[in-house]
Amino acid sequence: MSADKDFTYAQVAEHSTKKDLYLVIHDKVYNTTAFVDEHPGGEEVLLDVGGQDATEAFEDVGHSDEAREILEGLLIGNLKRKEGDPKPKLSTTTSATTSTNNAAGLGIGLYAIILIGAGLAFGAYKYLQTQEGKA
Ligand code: HEM
Repeated sequence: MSADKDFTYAQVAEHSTKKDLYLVIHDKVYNTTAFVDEHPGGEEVLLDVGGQDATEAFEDVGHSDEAREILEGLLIGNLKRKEGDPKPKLSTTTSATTSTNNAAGLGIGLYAIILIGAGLAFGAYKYLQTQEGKA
């Protein structure tokens, strides 16, 4: 079986039944039709992600090296991503971006508080100076 064929996401999506099941994991295309009955995690989970990007589902389980070897044997080609296709799914990247954004937001908030505090302190200092002049 040749493993250097290119598939578009739409082509992979056509193979989503138990009798004809392709999966995308890390932008590689796997034909899992023969394996679906043997999967220790059950056929249901494979059918759920049939014809789709299963990278996140596969990695979340923390599959063994043996599982990755089986995967190599099912390889049929590479995914050719086109404009508008779903992005590669990896939970770690998304959560990292979110926390960076939060940190940046907090940074600006803190900066504003420091500026306002400095302004108030300066105002109080000036006010006290004028009071001293009067005395
Ligand atoms: C073609 C892709 C896949 C292959 C070759 C594969 C292979 C395996 C193998 C060999 C095991 C036994 C434990 C291990 O060696 O890690 C396993 C367990 C498991 N797999 Fe997969 N798997 C695939 C895709 C998936 C996907 C997409 C899911 C989605 C959630 C999934 C869910 C599970 C679960 C939950 C178990 C644990 C079963 C248990 O311990 O009772 N697998 N898989």
